[in-house]
Amino acid sequence: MSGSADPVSAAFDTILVLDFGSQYSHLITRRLREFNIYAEMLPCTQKISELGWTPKGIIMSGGPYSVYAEDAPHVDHDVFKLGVPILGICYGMQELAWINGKQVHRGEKREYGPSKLHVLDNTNPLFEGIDNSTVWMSHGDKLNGLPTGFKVIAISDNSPFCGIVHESDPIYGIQFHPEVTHSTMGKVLLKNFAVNLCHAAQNWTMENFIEKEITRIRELVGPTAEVIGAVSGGVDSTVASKLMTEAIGDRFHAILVDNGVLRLNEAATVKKTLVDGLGINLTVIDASEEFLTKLKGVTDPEKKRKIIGNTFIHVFEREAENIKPKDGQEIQYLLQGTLYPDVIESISFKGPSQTIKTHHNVGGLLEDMKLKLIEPLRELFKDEVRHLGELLGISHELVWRHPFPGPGIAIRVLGEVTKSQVEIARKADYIYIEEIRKAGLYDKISQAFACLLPVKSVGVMGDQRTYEQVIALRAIETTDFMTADWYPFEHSFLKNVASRIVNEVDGVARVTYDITSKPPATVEWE
Ligand SMILES: Nc1ncnc2c1ncn2[C@@H]1O[C@H](COP(=O)(O)OP(=O)(O)OP(=O)(O)O)[C@@H](O)[C@H]1O
Ligand SMILES: O=c1[nH]c(=O)c2[nH+]cn([C@@H]3O[C@H](COP(=O)(O)O)[C@@H](O)[C@H]3O)c2[nH]1
Ligand SMILES: NC(=O)CC[C@H](N)C(=O)O
Ligand SMILES: [Mg+2]
Repeated sequence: MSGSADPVSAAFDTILVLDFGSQYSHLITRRLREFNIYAEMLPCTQKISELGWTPKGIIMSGGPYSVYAEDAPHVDHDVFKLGVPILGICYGMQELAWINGKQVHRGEKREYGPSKLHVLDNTNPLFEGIDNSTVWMSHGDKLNGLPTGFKVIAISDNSPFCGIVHESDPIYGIQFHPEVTHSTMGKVLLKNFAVNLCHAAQNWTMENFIEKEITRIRELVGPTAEVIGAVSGGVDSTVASKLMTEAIGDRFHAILVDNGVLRLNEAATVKKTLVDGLGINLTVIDASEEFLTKLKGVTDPEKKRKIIGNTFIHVFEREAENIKPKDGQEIQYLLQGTLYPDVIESISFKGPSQTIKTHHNVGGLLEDMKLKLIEPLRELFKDEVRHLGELLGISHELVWRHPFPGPGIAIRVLGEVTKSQVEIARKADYIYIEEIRKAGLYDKISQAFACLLPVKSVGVMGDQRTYEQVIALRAIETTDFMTADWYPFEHSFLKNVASRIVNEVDGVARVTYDITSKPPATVEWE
Protein backbone atom coordinates (compact mmCIF):
# COMPACT_ATOMS: atom_id res chain seq x y z
CA MET A 1 0.00 0.00 0.00
CA SER A 2 1.17 3.50 -0.63
CA GLY A 3 0.12 4.81 2.75
CA SER A 4 -2.90 6.44 4.30
CA ALA A 5 -2.81 9.96 2.79
CA ASP A 6 -5.16 10.46 -0.17
CA PRO A 7 -4.38 7.98 -2.95
CA VAL A 8 -3.90 9.29 -6.48
CA SER A 9 -7.39 8.02 -7.35
CA ALA A 10 -8.85 10.39 -4.79
CA ALA A 11 -6.78 13.37 -5.92
CA PHE A 12 -7.56 13.03 -9.66
CA ASP A 13 -10.82 12.23 -11.50
CA THR A 14 -10.43 8.50 -12.10
CA ILE A 15 -11.86 5.99 -14.54
CA LEU A 16 -11.91 2.55 -12.93
CA VAL A 17 -11.03 -0.33 -15.26
CA LEU A 18 -12.29 -3.68 -13.97
CA ASP A 19 -10.11 -6.46 -15.34
CA PHE A 20 -11.77 -9.68 -16.46
CA GLY A 21 -8.42 -11.13 -17.56
CA SER A 22 -8.05 -9.88 -21.15
CA GLN A 23 -4.50 -9.61 -22.40
CA TYR A 24 -5.38 -6.03 -23.45
CA SER A 25 -6.89 -4.77 -20.16
CA HIS A 26 -3.92 -2.62 -19.14
CA LEU A 27 -4.02 -0.93 -22.57
CA ILE A 28 -7.38 0.63 -21.69
CA THR A 29 -5.64 2.39 -18.79
CA ARG A 30 -2.70 3.38 -21.02
CA ARG A 31 -4.91 4.89 -23.73
CA LEU A 32 -6.90 7.04 -21.31
CA ARG A 33 -3.74 8.36 -19.69
CA GLU A 34 -2.49 9.39 -23.13
CA PHE A 35 -5.43 11.82 -23.08
CA ASN A 36 -4.40 13.08 -19.62
CA ILE A 37 -7.26 11.19 -17.99
CA TYR A 38 -6.25 9.21 -14.92
CA ALA A 39 -7.32 5.56 -15.03
CA GLU A 40 -6.64 2.70 -12.67
CA MET A 41 -7.13 -1.03 -13.08
CA LEU A 42 -8.47 -3.40 -10.41
CA PRO A 43 -9.58 -7.04 -10.59
CA CYS A 44 -13.19 -7.61 -11.73
CA THR A 45 -13.94 -9.04 -8.31
CA GLN A 46 -13.30 -5.68 -6.58
CA LYS A 47 -15.99 -4.94 -3.96
CA ILE A 48 -17.28 -1.43 -4.58
CA SER A 49 -17.96 -0.88 -0.86
CA GLU A 50 -14.24 -1.44 -0.18
CA LEU A 51 -13.02 0.99 -2.84
CA GLY A 52 -12.65 4.05 -0.60
CA TRP A 53 -13.09 6.54 -3.49
CA THR A 54 -15.69 7.14 -6.19
CA PRO A 55 -14.75 6.64 -9.83
CA LYS A 56 -16.03 9.04 -12.50
CA GLY A 57 -16.85 6.05 -14.69
CA ILE A 58 -16.28 2.31 -14.99
CA ILE A 59 -14.97 0.23 -17.86
CA MET A 60 -15.37 -3.55 -17.76
CA SER A 61 -12.68 -5.23 -19.86
CA GLY A 62 -12.71 -8.26 -22.14
CA GLY A 63 -11.76 -11.66 -20.84
CA PRO A 64 -11.10 -15.27 -21.83
CA TYR A 65 -14.15 -16.73 -20.05
CA SER A 66 -17.72 -17.29 -21.22
CA VAL A 67 -20.26 -15.44 -19.06
CA TYR A 68 -22.59 -18.48 -19.07
CA ALA A 69 -19.88 -20.86 -17.76
CA GLU A 70 -20.18 -22.02 -14.17
CA ASP A 71 -16.81 -20.64 -13.05
CA ALA A 72 -17.10 -17.35 -15.00
CA PRO A 73 -16.14 -14.19 -13.06
CA HIS A 74 -18.89 -11.65 -12.37
CA VAL A 75 -18.94 -8.00 -11.40
CA ASP A 76 -20.12 -6.68 -8.02
CA HIS A 77 -23.67 -5.43 -8.76
CA ASP A 78 -22.99 -2.36 -6.60
CA VAL A 79 -21.32 -0.81 -9.67
CA PHE A 80 -24.83 -0.01 -10.90
CA LYS A 81 -25.66 1.81 -7.67
CA LEU A 82 -22.87 4.36 -8.14
CA GLY A 83 -24.86 6.10 -10.89
CA VAL A 84 -21.71 6.70 -12.98
CA PRO A 85 -21.37 5.78 -16.68
CA ILE A 86 -20.37 2.18 -17.41
CA LEU A 87 -18.80 0.78 -20.58
CA GLY A 88 -18.55 -2.97 -21.17
CA ILE A 89 -15.97 -4.11 -23.73
CA CYS A 90 -16.44 -7.57 -25.30
CA TYR A 91 -16.71 -9.84 -22.21
CA GLY A 92 -17.71 -6.67 -20.35
CA MET A 93 -20.66 -6.20 -22.72
CA GLN A 94 -21.54 -9.88 -22.51
CA GLU A 95 -21.56 -9.51 -18.73
CA LEU A 96 -24.03 -6.59 -19.05
CA ALA A 97 -26.20 -8.77 -21.29
CA TRP A 98 -25.96 -11.72 -18.89
CA ILE A 99 -27.08 -9.59 -15.95
CA ASN A 100 -29.96 -8.18 -18.00
CA GLY A 101 -31.62 -11.27 -19.46
CA LYS A 102 -28.89 -13.90 -19.99
CA GLN A 103 -29.06 -13.71 -23.80
CA VAL A 104 -25.47 -14.79 -24.50
CA HIS A 105 -24.43 -17.99 -26.26
CA ARG A 106 -21.60 -19.58 -28.21
CA GLY A 107 -21.53 -18.10 -31.76
CA GLU A 108 -21.43 -20.34 -34.84
CA LYS A 109 -18.07 -18.93 -35.81
CA ARG A 110 -15.40 -17.06 -33.95
CA GLU A 111 -14.81 -13.48 -35.06
CA TYR A 112 -11.20 -12.43 -34.85
CA GLY A 113 -9.79 -9.46 -36.74
CA PRO A 114 -10.95 -6.30 -38.46
CA SER A 115 -14.55 -5.29 -39.02
CA LYS A 116 -16.31 -2.14 -40.19
CA LEU A 117 -18.32 -0.17 -37.64
CA HIS A 118 -21.70 1.29 -38.66
CA VAL A 119 -23.14 3.72 -36.15
CA LEU A 120 -26.97 3.83 -36.17
CA ASP A 121 -27.29 6.81 -33.84
CA ASN A 122 -24.83 9.53 -34.87
CA THR A 123 -25.92 11.84 -32.07
CA ASN A 124 -24.65 9.43 -29.42
CA PRO A 125 -21.69 11.08 -27.63
CA LEU A 126 -19.82 7.74 -27.38
CA PHE A 127 -19.42 7.51 -31.14
CA GLU A 128 -18.55 11.16 -31.86
CA GLY A 129 -16.25 11.17 -34.92
CA ILE A 130 -15.76 7.42 -35.31
CA ASP A 131 -18.47 6.15 -37.71
CA ASN A 132 -17.29 3.78 -40.49
CA SER A 133 -13.93 3.22 -38.88
CA THR A 134 -12.22 -0.15 -38.65
CA VAL A 135 -12.66 -1.94 -35.33
CA TRP A 136 -10.93 -5.05 -33.98
CA MET A 137 -12.93 -8.08 -32.88
CA SER A 138 -11.83 -11.03 -30.76
CA HIS A 139 -14.69 -13.19 -29.55
CA GLY A 140 -16.41 -16.55 -29.86
CA ASP A 141 -19.55 -15.79 -27.83
CA LYS A 142 -22.23 -13.36 -28.93
CA LEU A 143 -25.48 -11.74 -27.86
CA ASN A 144 -28.50 -13.54 -29.28
CA GLY A 145 -30.92 -10.82 -28.36
CA LEU A 146 -31.08 -7.36 -26.80
CA PRO A 147 -30.59 -7.25 -23.04
CA THR A 148 -33.68 -6.00 -21.20
CA GLY A 149 -33.89 -2.21 -21.25
CA PHE A 150 -31.18 -1.75 -23.94
CA LYS A 151 -31.24 -0.61 -27.58
CA VAL A 152 -28.78 -1.08 -30.47
CA ILE A 153 -26.73 1.94 -31.50
CA ALA A 154 -24.06 0.34 -33.73
CA ILE A 155 -23.72 -2.73 -35.93
CA SER A 156 -20.97 -4.42 -37.92
CA ASP A 157 -21.24 -6.92 -40.81
CA ASN A 158 -21.05 -9.80 -38.36
CA SER A 159 -22.41 -8.29 -35.16
CA PRO A 160 -26.00 -7.09 -35.05
CA PHE A 161 -25.27 -5.97 -31.45
CA CYS A 162 -21.91 -4.25 -32.00
CA GLY A 163 -22.88 -1.31 -29.77
CA ILE A 164 -25.72 -1.11 -27.24
CA VAL A 165 -26.92 1.45 -24.71
CA HIS A 166 -29.43 1.34 -21.87
CA GLU A 167 -32.69 3.17 -22.64
CA SER A 168 -32.40 5.49 -19.62
CA ASP A 169 -29.05 4.97 -17.84
CA PRO A 170 -25.52 5.75 -19.18
CA ILE A 171 -24.62 2.06 -19.55
CA TYR A 172 -22.88 1.09 -22.79
CA GLY A 173 -21.61 -2.12 -24.35
CA ILE A 174 -19.38 -2.66 -27.38
CA GLN A 175 -18.35 -5.97 -28.92
CA PHE A 176 -15.00 -4.71 -30.32
CA HIS A 177 -11.78 -3.71 -28.56
CA PRO A 178 -11.20 0.08 -28.73
CA GLU A 179 -7.94 -0.24 -26.73
CA VAL A 180 -5.93 -1.99 -29.48
CA THR A 181 -4.33 0.13 -32.18
CA HIS A 182 -6.02 -1.95 -34.91
CA SER A 183 -9.26 -0.21 -33.91
CA THR A 184 -8.29 2.95 -35.75
CA MET A 185 -10.53 5.35 -33.80
CA GLY A 186 -10.57 3.31 -30.60
CA LYS A 187 -8.64 5.88 -28.59
CA VAL A 188 -11.21 8.50 -29.54
CA LEU A 189 -14.03 6.25 -28.36
CA LEU A 190 -12.38 5.80 -24.96
CA LYS A 191 -11.84 9.54 -24.72
CA ASN A 192 -15.49 10.15 -25.71
CA PHE A 193 -16.56 7.84 -22.92
CA ALA A 194 -14.34 9.47 -20.30
CA VAL A 195 -14.82 13.10 -21.34
CA ASN A 196 -18.26 13.33 -23.03
CA LEU A 197 -20.04 10.85 -20.79
CA CYS A 198 -18.11 10.70 -17.49
CA HIS A 199 -16.98 14.35 -17.57
CA ALA A 200 -13.56 13.32 -16.23
CA ALA A 201 -11.07 16.23 -16.06
CA GLN A 202 -8.10 15.94 -18.42
CA ASN A 203 -5.59 17.05 -15.81
CA TRP A 204 -3.42 13.92 -15.45
CA THR A 205 -0.05 15.45 -16.28
CA MET A 206 3.30 14.78 -14.66
CA GLU A 207 3.50 18.48 -13.71
CA ASN A 208 0.30 18.09 -11.66
CA PHE A 209 1.43 14.73 -10.35
CA ILE A 210 4.69 16.14 -8.95
CA GLU A 211 2.89 18.84 -7.03
CA LYS A 212 0.20 16.55 -5.62
CA GLU A 213 2.64 13.74 -4.84
CA ILE A 214 5.04 16.00 -2.95
CA THR A 215 2.13 17.26 -0.85
CA ARG A 216 0.95 13.68 -0.28
CA ILE A 217 4.41 12.51 0.81
CA ARG A 218 4.79 15.43 3.22
CA GLU A 219 1.40 14.71 4.79
CA LEU A 220 2.13 11.01 5.02
CA VAL A 221 5.59 11.32 6.55
CA GLY A 222 4.80 14.27 8.79
CA PRO A 223 7.22 17.00 9.90
CA THR A 224 9.94 14.89 11.51
CA ALA A 225 9.93 11.22 10.43
CA GLU A 226 12.83 9.94 8.28
CA VAL A 227 12.87 7.63 5.28
CA ILE A 228 15.46 5.28 3.79
CA GLY A 229 15.64 3.80 0.32
CA ALA A 230 17.85 1.46 -1.67
CA VAL A 231 19.03 3.29 -4.77
CA SER A 232 20.76 1.64 -7.71
CA GLY A 233 21.31 4.61 -10.01
CA GLY A 234 18.71 3.07 -12.32
CA VAL A 235 15.80 5.15 -13.60
CA ASP A 236 13.13 4.09 -11.12
CA SER A 237 15.02 4.42 -7.86
CA THR A 238 16.65 7.68 -8.97
CA VAL A 239 13.36 9.32 -9.93
CA ALA A 240 11.72 8.11 -6.70
CA SER A 241 14.67 9.44 -4.68
CA LYS A 242 14.61 12.82 -6.37
CA LEU A 243 10.91 13.13 -5.62
CA MET A 244 11.53 12.22 -1.95
CA THR A 245 14.35 14.76 -1.79
CA GLU A 246 12.05 17.47 -3.17
CA ALA A 247 9.47 16.52 -0.53
CA ILE A 248 11.57 16.06 2.63
CA GLY A 249 15.17 16.96 1.78
CA ASP A 250 17.84 15.28 3.89
CA ARG A 251 15.29 13.39 5.95
CA PHE A 252 15.51 10.97 3.05
CA HIS A 253 18.55 8.67 3.19
CA ALA A 254 19.49 6.88 -0.03
CA ILE A 255 21.78 3.85 0.15
CA LEU A 256 23.69 2.45 -2.80
CA VAL A 257 25.18 -0.97 -2.12
CA ASP A 258 28.35 -1.66 -4.04
CA ASN A 259 27.96 -5.42 -4.38
CA GLY A 260 31.18 -5.89 -6.34
CA VAL A 261 29.22 -6.71 -9.50
CA LEU A 262 28.29 -3.21 -10.62
CA ARG A 263 29.52 -1.87 -13.95
CA LEU A 264 32.89 -0.15 -14.48
CA ASN A 265 33.17 2.96 -12.24
CA GLU A 266 29.46 2.71 -11.49
CA ALA A 267 29.39 3.44 -7.75
CA ALA A 268 31.54 6.55 -8.21
CA THR A 269 29.56 7.79 -11.22
CA VAL A 270 26.19 7.29 -9.54
CA LYS A 271 27.42 9.04 -6.40
CA LYS A 272 28.60 12.03 -8.39
CA THR A 273 25.36 12.28 -10.38
CA LEU A 274 23.00 11.82 -7.44
CA VAL A 275 24.84 13.82 -4.78
CA ASP A 276 26.45 16.61 -6.81
CA GLY A 277 23.94 16.74 -9.64
CA LEU A 278 20.64 16.08 -7.88
CA GLY A 279 21.30 16.96 -4.24
CA ILE A 280 20.23 13.51 -3.00
CA ASN A 281 21.50 12.48 0.44
CA LEU A 282 23.24 9.28 -0.72
CA THR A 283 25.64 6.95 1.06
CA VAL A 284 27.61 4.36 -0.88
CA ILE A 285 28.32 1.17 1.07
CA ASP A 286 31.21 -0.87 -0.24
CA ALA A 287 30.20 -4.46 0.48
CA SER A 288 31.95 -5.96 -2.52
CA GLU A 289 34.20 -8.29 -0.53
CA GLU A 290 31.22 -9.63 1.42
CA PHE A 291 29.27 -10.41 -1.78
CA LEU A 292 32.22 -11.94 -3.63
CA THR A 293 33.13 -14.12 -0.66
CA LYS A 294 29.61 -15.51 -0.46
CA LEU A 295 29.56 -16.15 -4.22
CA LYS A 296 32.76 -18.18 -4.10
CA GLY A 297 32.37 -21.58 -5.77
CA VAL A 298 28.70 -20.99 -6.68
CA THR A 299 27.75 -21.66 -10.32
CA ASP A 300 23.97 -22.26 -10.22
CA PRO A 301 22.14 -19.13 -11.52
CA GLU A 302 19.27 -19.30 -9.06
CA LYS A 303 21.67 -19.82 -6.14
CA LYS A 304 23.65 -16.77 -7.23
CA ARG A 305 20.47 -14.70 -7.36
CA LYS A 306 19.37 -15.89 -3.90
CA ILE A 307 22.79 -15.21 -2.34
CA ILE A 308 22.91 -11.72 -3.79
CA GLY A 309 19.31 -10.98 -2.74
CA ASN A 310 19.89 -12.19 0.82
CA THR A 311 23.25 -10.48 1.24
CA PHE A 312 21.71 -7.32 -0.10
CA ILE A 313 19.01 -7.40 2.56
CA HIS A 314 21.56 -8.12 5.24
CA VAL A 315 23.83 -5.21 4.25
CA PHE A 316 20.94 -2.84 3.84
CA GLU A 317 19.49 -3.67 7.27
CA ARG A 318 22.85 -3.26 8.92
CA GLU A 319 23.32 0.16 7.33
CA ALA A 320 19.80 1.24 8.17
CA GLU A 321 20.56 0.66 11.85
CA ASN A 322 23.55 2.97 11.56
CA ILE A 323 21.38 5.89 10.51
CA LYS A 324 20.32 7.89 13.52
CA PRO A 325 17.44 10.24 12.73
CA LYS A 326 17.73 13.75 14.12
CA ASP A 327 14.50 13.50 16.11
CA GLY A 328 15.91 10.57 18.12
CA GLN A 329 13.27 8.23 16.68
CA GLU A 330 13.80 5.17 14.50
CA ILE A 331 13.59 5.33 10.72
CA GLN A 332 9.92 4.82 9.93
CA TYR A 333 9.59 4.48 6.17
CA LEU A 334 11.16 2.57 3.33
CA LEU A 335 11.05 4.00 -0.20
CA GLN A 336 10.50 1.57 -3.08
CA GLY A 337 10.53 2.29 -6.80
CA THR A 338 7.64 -0.08 -7.61
CA LEU A 339 6.00 0.73 -10.97
CA TYR A 340 2.46 0.18 -12.21
CA PRO A 341 3.27 -2.86 -14.37
CA ASP A 342 4.49 -4.65 -11.19
CA VAL A 343 1.23 -3.74 -9.50
CA ILE A 344 -0.82 -4.89 -12.50
CA GLU A 345 1.05 -8.21 -12.49
CA SER A 346 0.12 -8.80 -8.86
CA ILE A 347 -3.52 -7.64 -9.05
CA SER A 348 -4.35 -9.13 -12.44
CA PHE A 349 -7.42 -11.34 -12.30
CA LYS A 350 -5.34 -14.12 -13.87
CA GLY A 351 -2.90 -13.87 -10.96
CA PRO A 352 0.87 -13.51 -11.11
CA SER A 353 2.60 -15.38 -13.91
CA GLN A 354 4.92 -18.35 -13.44
CA THR A 355 8.42 -17.66 -12.10
CA ILE A 356 11.02 -18.09 -14.82
CA LYS A 357 13.80 -16.63 -12.71
CA THR A 358 13.82 -15.00 -9.31
CA HIS A 359 14.13 -11.28 -10.00
CA HIS A 360 15.96 -9.59 -7.21
CA ASN A 361 14.18 -6.87 -5.29
CA VAL A 362 14.23 -5.57 -1.74
CA GLY A 363 10.63 -6.46 -0.88
CA GLY A 364 11.91 -9.09 1.57
CA LEU A 365 13.01 -6.33 3.92
CA LEU A 366 9.57 -5.35 4.96
CA GLU A 367 8.53 -7.82 7.65
CA ASP A 368 11.85 -7.89 9.48
CA MET A 369 12.26 -4.15 9.53
CA LYS A 370 8.70 -3.15 10.48
CA LEU A 371 9.06 -0.19 8.15
CA LYS A 372 6.13 1.32 6.34
CA LEU A 373 6.39 1.45 2.56
CA ILE A 374 6.35 4.57 0.38
CA GLU A 375 5.96 3.83 -3.33
CA PRO A 376 5.53 7.15 -5.15
CA LEU A 377 5.77 5.57 -8.63
CA ARG A 378 3.27 2.82 -7.91
CA GLU A 379 0.65 4.30 -10.25
CA LEU A 380 3.02 5.15 -13.12
CA PHE A 381 4.07 3.41 -16.32
CA LYS A 382 7.76 3.49 -17.27
CA ASP A 383 7.35 6.23 -19.89
CA GLU A 384 5.51 8.36 -17.32
CA VAL A 385 8.40 7.81 -14.86
CA ARG A 386 10.87 8.93 -17.54
CA HIS A 387 8.84 12.07 -18.25
CA LEU A 388 8.62 12.73 -14.52
CA GLY A 389 12.40 12.31 -14.24
CA GLU A 390 13.00 14.87 -16.97
CA LEU A 391 10.66 17.37 -15.26
CA LEU A 392 12.57 16.84 -12.00
CA GLY A 393 15.77 17.87 -13.79
CA ILE A 394 17.35 14.43 -14.14
CA SER A 395 19.57 14.23 -17.23
CA HIS A 396 18.38 12.67 -20.48
CA GLU A 397 21.24 10.22 -20.24
CA LEU A 398 20.16 8.86 -16.87
CA VAL A 399 16.45 8.91 -17.64
CA TRP A 400 16.97 6.87 -20.82
CA ARG A 401 19.50 4.48 -19.30
CA HIS A 402 19.08 0.82 -20.21
CA PRO A 403 17.80 -1.24 -17.28
CA PHE A 404 20.44 -3.02 -15.22
CA PRO A 405 19.48 -6.04 -13.08
CA GLY A 406 19.99 -6.04 -9.30
CA PRO A 407 22.31 -9.10 -9.39
CA GLY A 408 24.36 -7.17 -11.95
CA ILE A 409 27.39 -8.67 -13.60
CA ALA A 410 27.11 -11.79 -11.40
CA ILE A 411 24.44 -13.10 -13.80
CA ARG A 412 26.53 -12.00 -16.80
CA VAL A 413 29.58 -13.96 -15.69
CA LEU A 414 28.37 -17.48 -16.39
CA GLY A 415 29.73 -20.02 -13.94
CA GLU A 416 31.72 -18.98 -10.88
CA VAL A 417 31.90 -15.26 -10.10
CA THR A 418 35.39 -14.11 -9.15
CA LYS A 419 36.98 -10.68 -9.07
CA SER A 420 39.04 -11.38 -12.18
CA GLN A 421 36.06 -12.77 -14.12
CA VAL A 422 33.95 -9.71 -13.17
CA GLU A 423 36.83 -7.49 -14.31
CA ILE A 424 36.87 -9.09 -17.79
CA ALA A 425 33.08 -8.86 -18.23
CA ARG A 426 33.13 -5.24 -17.01
CA LYS A 427 35.79 -4.07 -19.43
CA ALA A 428 34.15 -5.81 -22.40
CA ASP A 429 30.77 -4.33 -21.47
CA TYR A 430 32.26 -0.86 -21.16
CA ILE A 431 33.80 -0.99 -24.63
CA TYR A 432 30.61 -2.39 -26.15
CA ILE A 433 28.39 0.33 -24.66
CA GLU A 434 30.93 3.03 -25.56
CA GLU A 435 30.81 1.91 -29.21
CA ILE A 436 27.00 1.77 -29.16
CA ARG A 437 26.92 5.35 -27.91
CA LYS A 438 29.50 6.48 -30.48
CA ALA A 439 27.40 4.96 -33.27
CA GLY A 440 24.34 6.89 -32.01
CA LEU A 441 22.46 3.63 -31.36
CA TYR A 442 22.02 3.74 -27.57
CA ASP A 443 18.49 5.18 -27.59
CA LYS A 444 17.39 2.84 -30.40
CA ILE A 445 18.31 -0.26 -28.39
CA SER A 446 16.24 -1.25 -25.33
CA GLN A 447 19.09 -3.02 -23.53
CA ALA A 448 22.64 -4.11 -24.38
CA PHE A 449 25.39 -5.83 -22.41
CA ALA A 450 28.29 -8.25 -22.60
CA CYS A 451 28.40 -11.73 -20.98
CA LEU A 452 31.48 -13.74 -20.14
CA LEU A 453 31.13 -17.44 -20.98
CA PRO A 454 32.86 -20.15 -18.92
CA VAL A 455 34.47 -21.79 -21.95
CA LYS A 456 37.94 -21.41 -23.43
CA SER A 457 38.72 -21.22 -27.10
CA VAL A 458 41.93 -21.23 -29.11
CA GLY A 459 43.17 -18.10 -30.85
CA VAL A 460 46.33 -16.67 -32.33
CA MET A 461 47.72 -13.26 -31.40
CA GLY A 462 51.12 -11.98 -32.48
CA ASP A 463 52.08 -15.45 -33.75
CA GLN A 464 51.36 -16.86 -30.28
CA ARG A 465 48.76 -19.46 -29.51
CA THR A 466 46.14 -18.12 -27.07
CA TYR A 467 43.62 -20.16 -25.12
CA GLU A 468 41.16 -17.76 -23.51
CA GLN A 469 37.46 -17.15 -22.83
CA VAL A 470 34.54 -16.06 -24.99
CA ILE A 471 32.48 -12.87 -24.73
CA ALA A 472 28.87 -12.95 -25.94
CA LEU A 473 27.26 -9.63 -26.85
CA ARG A 474 23.52 -9.11 -26.44
CA ALA A 475 21.36 -6.23 -27.68
CA ILE A 476 17.59 -6.29 -27.80
CA GLU A 477 14.61 -4.25 -28.92
CA THR A 478 11.44 -4.51 -26.87
CA THR A 479 8.62 -2.42 -25.48
CA ASP A 480 7.85 -4.40 -22.32
CA PHE A 481 10.79 -6.83 -21.81
CA MET A 482 8.29 -9.70 -21.83
CA THR A 483 9.11 -10.44 -25.47
CA ALA A 484 12.18 -9.14 -27.28
CA ASP A 485 14.07 -9.41 -30.54
CA TRP A 486 17.80 -9.08 -31.13
CA TYR A 487 19.07 -5.83 -32.62
CA PRO A 488 20.26 -6.03 -36.25
CA PHE A 489 23.65 -4.27 -36.06
CA GLU A 490 25.61 -3.51 -39.24
CA HIS A 491 28.41 -6.05 -39.78
CA SER A 492 31.01 -3.30 -39.63
CA PHE A 493 29.83 -2.31 -36.16
CA LEU A 494 30.14 -5.85 -34.78
CA LYS A 495 33.51 -6.27 -36.46
CA ASN A 496 34.84 -3.15 -34.78
CA VAL A 497 33.52 -4.07 -31.32
CA ALA A 498 34.90 -7.62 -31.56
CA SER A 499 38.29 -6.34 -32.60
CA ARG A 500 38.41 -3.77 -29.78
CA ILE A 501 37.39 -6.29 -27.10
CA VAL A 502 39.88 -8.98 -28.12
CA ASN A 503 42.67 -6.39 -28.40
CA GLU A 504 41.94 -4.43 -25.25
CA VAL A 505 40.62 -7.00 -22.76
CA ASP A 506 43.07 -9.57 -21.43
CA GLY A 507 41.54 -13.02 -21.12
CA VAL A 508 39.24 -12.85 -24.17
CA ALA A 509 40.06 -14.73 -27.38
CA ARG A 510 36.74 -14.63 -29.17
CA VAL A 511 33.51 -12.57 -29.43
CA THR A 512 30.06 -13.80 -30.51
CA TYR A 513 26.73 -12.04 -31.03
CA ASP A 514 23.55 -13.50 -29.52
CA ILE A 515 20.81 -13.79 -32.17
CA THR A 516 18.09 -15.40 -30.05
CA SER A 517 14.75 -13.73 -29.44
CA LYS A 518 12.74 -13.85 -26.18
CA PRO A 519 11.04 -16.31 -26.10
CA PRO A 520 12.59 -18.86 -26.37
CA ALA A 521 15.63 -17.20 -24.70
CA THR A 522 15.41 -14.63 -21.90
CA VAL A 523 17.15 -11.25 -22.00
CA GLU A 524 19.81 -12.11 -19.42
CA TRP A 525 21.79 -15.33 -19.86
CA GLU A 526 21.15 -16.49 -16.29
N1 LIG B 1 23.27 -1.94 -5.93
C1 LIG B 1 22.11 -1.53 -5.40
N2 LIG B 1 22.11 -0.72 -4.31
C2 LIG B 1 20.97 -0.32 -3.75
N3 LIG B 1 19.76 -0.66 -4.22
C3 LIG B 1 19.68 -1.46 -5.30
C4 LIG B 1 20.85 -1.94 -5.95
N4 LIG B 1 20.46 -2.71 -6.99
C5 LIG B 1 19.11 -2.72 -6.99
N5 LIG B 1 18.63 -1.97 -5.96
C6 LIG B 1 17.24 -1.78 -5.57
O1 LIG B 1 16.44 -2.74 -6.28
C7 LIG B 1 15.41 -2.05 -6.97
C8 LIG B 1 15.03 -2.81 -8.22
O2 LIG B 1 15.97 -2.61 -9.26
P1 LIG B 1 15.49 -2.26 -10.74
O3 LIG B 1 16.65 -2.53 -11.62
O4 LIG B 1 14.18 -2.94 -11.01
O5 LIG B 1 15.13 -0.70 -10.69
P2 LIG B 1 16.09 0.54 -10.93
O6 LIG B 1 17.49 0.06 -10.85
O7 LIG B 1 15.69 1.61 -10.00
O8 LIG B 1 15.71 1.03 -12.37
P3 LIG B 1 16.00 0.32 -13.78
O9 LIG B 1 14.84 -0.61 -14.01
O10 LIG B 1 16.04 1.45 -14.73
O11 LIG B 1 17.30 -0.41 -13.65
C9 LIG B 1 15.99 -0.65 -7.22
O12 LIG B 1 14.98 0.30 -7.44
C10 LIG B 1 16.74 -0.40 -5.93
O13 LIG B 1 15.83 0.01 -4.93
O1 LIG C 1 16.05 -5.63 -11.27
C1 LIG C 1 16.23 -6.71 -11.82
N1 LIG C 1 16.57 -7.74 -11.05
C2 LIG C 1 16.81 -8.99 -11.54
O2 LIG C 1 17.11 -9.92 -10.80
C3 LIG C 1 16.70 -9.15 -12.94
N2 LIG C 1 16.85 -10.20 -13.77
C4 LIG C 1 16.61 -9.74 -15.03
N3 LIG C 1 16.28 -8.45 -14.99
C5 LIG C 1 15.92 -7.57 -16.10
O3 LIG C 1 14.57 -7.88 -16.47
C6 LIG C 1 14.41 -7.82 -17.89
C7 LIG C 1 13.95 -9.16 -18.41
O4 LIG C 1 14.98 -10.07 -18.19
P1 LIG C 1 14.89 -11.65 -18.41
O5 LIG C 1 14.28 -11.86 -19.77
O6 LIG C 1 16.30 -12.12 -18.34
O7 LIG C 1 14.02 -12.19 -17.32
C8 LIG C 1 15.78 -7.38 -18.43
O8 LIG C 1 15.76 -5.97 -18.53
C9 LIG C 1 16.75 -7.83 -17.35
O9 LIG C 1 17.95 -7.08 -17.31
C10 LIG C 1 16.31 -8.05 -13.71
N4 LIG C 1 16.09 -6.85 -13.15
N1 LIG D 1 -12.23 -10.78 -25.93
C1 LIG D 1 -13.25 -11.12 -25.12
O1 LIG D 1 -13.58 -10.42 -24.19
C2 LIG D 1 -13.87 -12.46 -25.38
C3 LIG D 1 -15.08 -12.70 -24.55
C4 LIG D 1 -15.55 -14.15 -24.58
N2 LIG D 1 -14.56 -14.98 -23.95
C5 LIG D 1 -15.77 -14.58 -26.03
O2 LIG D 1 -15.08 -15.42 -26.53
O3 LIG D 1 -16.65 -14.05 -26.68
MG1 LIG E 1 18.28 -1.47 -12.12
